[in-house]
Formats: sequence, structure tokens, C-alpha cells
Amino acid sequence: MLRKRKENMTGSQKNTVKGIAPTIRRIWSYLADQRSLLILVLLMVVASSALGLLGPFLIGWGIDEYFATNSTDGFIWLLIGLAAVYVMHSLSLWFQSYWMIGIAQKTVYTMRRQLFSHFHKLSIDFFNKRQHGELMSRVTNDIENVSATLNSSVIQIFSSVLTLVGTLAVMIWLSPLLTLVTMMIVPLMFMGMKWITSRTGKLYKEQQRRLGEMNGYIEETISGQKIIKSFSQEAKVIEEFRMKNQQLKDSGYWAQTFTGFIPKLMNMLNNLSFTIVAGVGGFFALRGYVTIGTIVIFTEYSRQFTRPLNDLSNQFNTLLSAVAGADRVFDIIDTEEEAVDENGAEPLQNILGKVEFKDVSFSYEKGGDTVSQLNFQAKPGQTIALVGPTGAGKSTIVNLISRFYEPDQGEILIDGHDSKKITRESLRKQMGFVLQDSFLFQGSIRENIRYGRLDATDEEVENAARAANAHSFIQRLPEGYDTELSQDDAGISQGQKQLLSIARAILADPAILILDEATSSIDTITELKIQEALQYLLKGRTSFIIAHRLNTIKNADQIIVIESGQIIEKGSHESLLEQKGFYHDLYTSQLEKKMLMNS
Ligand SMILES: Nc1ncnc2c1ncn2[C@@H]1O[C@H](COP(=O)(O)OP(=O)(O)OP(=O)(O)O)[C@@H](O)[C@H]1O
Repeated sequence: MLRKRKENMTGSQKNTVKGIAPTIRRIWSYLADQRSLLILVLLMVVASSALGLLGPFLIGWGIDEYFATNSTDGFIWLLIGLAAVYVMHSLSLWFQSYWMIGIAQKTVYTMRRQLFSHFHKLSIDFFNKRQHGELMSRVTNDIENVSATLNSSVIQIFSSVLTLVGTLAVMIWLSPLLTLVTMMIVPLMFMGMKWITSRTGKLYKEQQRRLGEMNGYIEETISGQKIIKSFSQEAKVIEEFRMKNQQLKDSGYWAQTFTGFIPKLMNMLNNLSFTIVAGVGGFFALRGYVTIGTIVIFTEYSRQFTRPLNDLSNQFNTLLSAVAGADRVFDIIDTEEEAVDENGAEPLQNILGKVEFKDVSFSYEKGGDTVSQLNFQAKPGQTIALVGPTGAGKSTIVNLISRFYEPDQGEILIDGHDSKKITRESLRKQMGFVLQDSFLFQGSIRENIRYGRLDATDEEVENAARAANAHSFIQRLPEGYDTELSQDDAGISQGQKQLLSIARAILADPAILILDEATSSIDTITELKIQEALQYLLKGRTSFIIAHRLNTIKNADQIIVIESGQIIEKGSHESLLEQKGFYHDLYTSQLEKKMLMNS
């Protein structure tokens, strides 16, 4: 409850200048990196603001000088001067926005680069707990939002402040009394603005959040198309999307509606100010307190005075939307990186592949162990099969070996060294993975195999493909090794994808191999090819296999049976059968099922 109140408080604080100041300071630090261009922009802003003030002043002066005195001497020079002022005004506007666009693009380029590279330093746990589309939305929409605001807001804010100060100074100089009259509408303006911005800030934040959610949903439903279609869930998905779209529309509608009020309100107050200045100014002129030229300057300036106020409030709204986007970007950049290597951790070259678990316990969440008190040893080159019911902790064990997570207690030794004292990079470089989902990247088959070892020659790639029984099917493809895998499925079968990922692992030639056996059913011939390729791959390296079909692991040196995070049986296939325990029951039940299916 207390926490909730605190969250609400920070939410509303965010809509005040004080609340958004840290984020703005941070965005500013990116801009400050391009100091020289920024100074040029500021010079142009000063020039355009000064020229903007000079124009009306010259007109007012001209009226008093020429019309009031009926003289035309030098009038042409006034016109030439006025034209020059307006041309230079336009040029300075053009240059400031040209340079500012460059600054804004460079800023968002840097942010995008930082965000993307930070993604790659985050732990697997981070990605497991988040919707991928929502994360993508931060690199695309949120950054775009910052970009759009930077393109216009920085200039607008500076020029508005300068114009405001300059106009006020000249107005006071010309007539303090008339200045006071012009200022009468300012409190009204502030009140209206405060009322609007207090609402729009929250709404923009909500809009960004909804957009992220919707992108996450789109990504999820596109990648899950097969499942959606096979369960005929299209109508449900469309309905859910409609709801999310509706929520986005609602938050966008109110954010835009409130923002839309601003120009209308300002226009009304502007006209009011104009009427007051014209009326009171006329009265003053009749009484001889001010000249006609001064009134003309004031009516122009009263517009110039309310316009920057108007722009500032508009920019404040745009700024709130950029702050909402930037907050979501910084939120990721500030997420702690995957734990850095311990002090004194050193690379371990030429790993032999001895892996030992000593009293290892680990839990994903605090309280309760996912796996506890694990003790086992794999000698170099041995094949270790991990068997057990779903959720038993098999993947957790391989996650610990690969150091995607660290043990809470106990230690994992690699060739006798505490794995925490080995740099993660050197360890993972000597580990290979063949996972259930044989992920293939966009690119050619050759590039996908070469991902295992980037400096491999074409010949080495083809040799790996031969060893993985993949060469013959690749050759039958019209473009052979150059066939582009543009999409995940890209016209090759599930079994062929597995063969490619085995070829990739063969090429990498790791000392330790993690193999998560695919569960999807594959035709018998491909299955045989995969088994044969795996036998080749397993040879001479320490391998951990998460096995789903028990007859594929009969030859394993050691089978470790896990239940509820604990090792309940350990030994060779024969010795475990003799024990007549869990493994025996599992094996015989799988065997019976197979015989029933064959009969
Ligand atoms: N990232 C995670 N965060 C929190 N809990 C998790 C995470 N991954 C797995 N778990 C939980 O830890 C337990 C062990 O999961 P694990 O994936 O290791 O089991 P498994 O034996 O590999 O299961 P399966 O054969 O179904 O893949 C399960 O209860 C699971 O819900």
C-alpha cells in the first residue's frame, strides 16, 4: 500500500519540471557532446530572435518617422532594411534547424547504439522475464519519440525564452504602463497551461506504455502464428488485439485532445490581449501618452510575447512525451549488466572438459531451491545424460554450467578451477550449444554454419556440414551453401535445421557441449542422420545431453536422474536398469509406449 502510494507520487512528480529535470539533464548530456554545433545553433537562435524583434520595431519607428511627419526621405532605405531583416531572419531559422537535425540524429544514434549494446550485456534472466516486442519498442518507438522532440524542441525552447526576454525588455523600455496592460493575460495563460499539462504528462506516459504492450503482443502473435492457427485461436487473438488497440487509442485520444486545447486557448488569450492593447493603447495615444508607432510595435509584440509562451507550453507537452520515451530507454541502460567476472578471474585456455558439481544449490527466486545439493563429476570426453520429469531442473543444471546463472551455494569446477574464477568469455568460447530450437539467423546457409567459428574457411564449413550429414541436402538446394535463410523456417525442414545447428557446433569444436535434444518428431531417415551426426559431434568432448528419448542415451557414460531439483539416481544405463528405480520405470514405460505405437 505504502509502496503503491510512493509509486503514484513519483508518477505525478514526473509531470512537474522538477520531476522531469533528471531525465532532461541526462538527455542534455548527450547534446553537450556536440558542443560546437550546438553553439552554432544557439548563435542562430540568438540572431533569429533579435531579428524577429527588430522587424516590428522598424515598422513602428517608420510609422512615427515617416507617416506621422509626412516625410519620405530615406523611406526606401527603411524598406530595404526591413527586407534584409526578414531575409536574414528566415536564413537564421533555416540554419538552426539544419544543424539541430544533425545534432538530434547523432544523439538518437548514440542512444540507440548504447541501448542495443547494453541489451547484449544483460543476463538471460532479464530476457526471460520480459516480452521481446515490448523491448523492441524501446529501441524503435521510444527512441523515435526522443528524436522527434529533439528535432524541434531544443530550438523552440531557446528561441522562445530569448524572444520572451527580449520582447519584454523592449516593451518596458518603450512604455512600462502598456507593458503592464499586455501582461494582464499572463496569469490566465499560466493557469490554463498548468491545468492542461498536469493531465497530458500522465497520458503520454500511458500512451508509450500501451504502445510498448501492443508491440509486444504483435511480435508474440506473429512468431506464434503456427500455434495460433493450429488451435484456431485467430478470433481470440484479433479480439485481444482489438482491446489493446482500443486502450492505445483511448490514451492517445486524450493525450492529443488535451494537447490540442493549448493552441485554441492561446489563440483566444492572444486575441484578448490584442484587443486590450489596441483599446488601452488607443486611449493612451489620444491622451498623448504614447505615439501611434509605439502602439503598432506593442500590438505586434503582444503577439510575439504570447507566442513564445504558447510555444513553451506546447514544447513542454512534447518534452513530456520525449521524457516518457527517454525514461523507458534509460530504464534499460540502467539495468545492471550480467554480473561481471569476479576480481582476479582469468581466462582458461584449452579446457580439457572435466566438470564437477560440488554441493551446488540454486534458485531463480529467493526462498526455496530450484536445484539443491547437486554432486556429480564428468571426466573429459564423457557423455552425461540428464533425465527427469518436466520442471525437474535439467535445463537449470546446463544454465549453471554455461554460467547464465551462478550457484547460490557450492561450486562448479572446470578442469579443477572454480568456474567463477574463469572469465565467462573464455569459458563460453569453449562451449558449444545445440538447442531444441535450432535458431538460424538471416543470411546464407554457409554464414549460418560459420557462426560456429567466424574464421573458418569454406572448406572447413563444408567438412563440418559433411560430418553433420547436412552436405547432401544442402547441395540439392538450388543455391547450395549460398541459399539465403531469410526467415526462420525458410523452406528447410525442422530436421534439416537441426543438422545445420549440429554442423555449426562441429565447426566450433567446443571442449564442452550442451545438447538439448529436440522433442519434435522427425521422420525416421532424418532421425537416423541426426543420431549419426550427434555421435560424431559427441566424440572427444564432454557433453551434457538433456534427453527426452531414453534410447538415444543408452550409450552415455553416466545418466543422472533428477526429480524436484535433486539427483535421485546416477549411473550407466545398465546399472540404473538393475536398480529398478525411477529410470527403470521411465525407460520401460517409454519402451511399452513405443511397442504399442508400432503394433
Ligand atoms: N527463468 C526462470 N525463472 C524462474 N523460474 C524458472 C526459470 N526457468 C525455470 N524455472 C523453474 O525452475 C524449475 C526447473 O526448471 P527447468 O527448466 O530447469 O526444468 P527442466 O527439467 O529442464 O524441465 P523441461 O524438461 O520441461 O524443460 C521449474 O519449476 C521452472 O518453472
